[in-house]
Amino acid sequence: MGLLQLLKSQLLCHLIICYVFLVSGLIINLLQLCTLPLWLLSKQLARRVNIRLAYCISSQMVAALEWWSGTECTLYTDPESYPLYGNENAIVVLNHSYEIDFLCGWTFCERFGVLGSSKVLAKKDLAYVPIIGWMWYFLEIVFCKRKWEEDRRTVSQSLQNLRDYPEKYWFLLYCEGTRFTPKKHQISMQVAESKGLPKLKYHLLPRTKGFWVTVQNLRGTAAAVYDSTLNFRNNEAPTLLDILNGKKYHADLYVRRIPLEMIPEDEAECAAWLHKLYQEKDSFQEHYTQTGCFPGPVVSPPRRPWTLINWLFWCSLLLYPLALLLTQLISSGSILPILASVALCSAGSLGVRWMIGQTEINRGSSYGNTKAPLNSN
Ligand SMILES: CC/C=C\C/C=C\C/C=C\C/C=C\C/C=C\C/C=C\CCC(=O)SCCNC(=O)CCNC(=O)[C@H](O)C(C)(C)COP(=O)(O)OP(=O)(O)OC[C@H]1O[C@@H](n2cnc3c(N)ncnc32)[C@H](O)[C@@H]1OP(=O)(O)O
Ligand SMILES: CCCCCCCCCCCCCCCC(=O)OC[C@@H](O)COP(=O)(O)O
Repeated sequence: MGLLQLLKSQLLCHLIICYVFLVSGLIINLLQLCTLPLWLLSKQLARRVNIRLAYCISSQMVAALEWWSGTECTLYTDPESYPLYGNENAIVVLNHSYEIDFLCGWTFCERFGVLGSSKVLAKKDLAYVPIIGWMWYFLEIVFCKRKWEEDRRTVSQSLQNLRDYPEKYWFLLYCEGTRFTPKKHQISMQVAESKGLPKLKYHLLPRTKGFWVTVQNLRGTAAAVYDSTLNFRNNEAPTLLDILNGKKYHADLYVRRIPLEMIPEDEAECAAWLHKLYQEKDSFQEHYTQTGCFPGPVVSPPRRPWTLINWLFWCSLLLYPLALLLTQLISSGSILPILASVALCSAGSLGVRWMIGQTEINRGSSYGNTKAPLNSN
């Protein structure tokens, strides 16, 4: 292990990174709260301000992936579609097997200039995660309870609100609805069998309602669906803690641009179209497993300096007062403030550890562990 690698694996480094993320995140959440009156005066200006504030948070995590861990991201896509990425609204359909798939998604958003504005259909529980969840509230992220009877109306309404969004965005949909586990896979293949659908080897059976409602509500606003399939080289499954430890990985993303007009309007036809898409995605994964690459040419977008610049800015802003405070505290020699600071640091560290836990598959939800009743409609 090299010296730099050893340094990156030190707890002290992780504590510093988490301190900067936590304090800057809370400051930004507070600034977002201050934009509330602006929403009444100029909604579009408030949205633009919040996009930039959100960038300051999410780009720190992207910086950790790109600059701290040095993870490389390769894009396999058609060179004719490439110039459109970042210059149009799109619905992204991504496989959901990795703990950091959302972070790789964010990295591609960053490289195409849509990180601050990008959206996702997220489970409601994530809205309560401090910093990220609170930031999402101001970004008009669409939340669902994964209960169609309740989501039908609220998801449609939230999607309608995005029709006049002032900046280009990608709307991410994990149609599988939950992360891949062997148990969830087994159950969902029983559902596939009972519906007469072919079995999938690498994906859960997609939930079609969210996709249909998204396509219907964003028709005329989103130009295309980006069918995206992610894999890591050498069969690796990195975690957020691996990234904090500075381990380097290589992500491969295969993207096909499908114009929105090609997607059927009728709900049943749209569902059948999505099932077929997942069968194709499964064959791409099989190709990757057999050959170690996706079909098609490689057009890799370069990493940009902005995530690093933002991170260094927050580090320089927040580390100096911390160092000053610690020096004063130690030189004062009084036990009570020292104990209070240790307690505060421990609470902060536990808080961040809990947030990291939200990304861990073995702490994931039980959604998909049982067969939901089959709908007839
Ligand atoms: C150029 C580069 C391109 C790309 C770059 C890549 C990406 C970057 C893009 C953007 C990034 C932006 C942000 C990312 C940041 C962070 C994201 C982080 C996390 C958030 C992710 C989540 O929270 S995922 C969980 C929430 N999302 C979803 O669930 C979406 C999918 N779900 C649906 O669509 C659902 O339909 C629903 C949620 C709308 C409703 O849920 P409900 O459970 O009520 O579902 P259904 O009504 O669909 O369920 C009943 C149907 O399902 C069948 N069934 C029953 N049991 C099962 C089972 N075990 N498995 C599968 N199917 C089952 C049942 O038979 C019913 O079928 P019907 O045919 O009758 O519908
Ligand atoms: C600079 C880095 C500092 C590190 C700070 C850590 C911050 C943690 C941010 C938490 C972001 C949470 C995003 C979770 C995304 C996710 O993958 O959610 C899972 C859902 O799709 C499905 O859930 P499930 O049904 O449980 O599989």
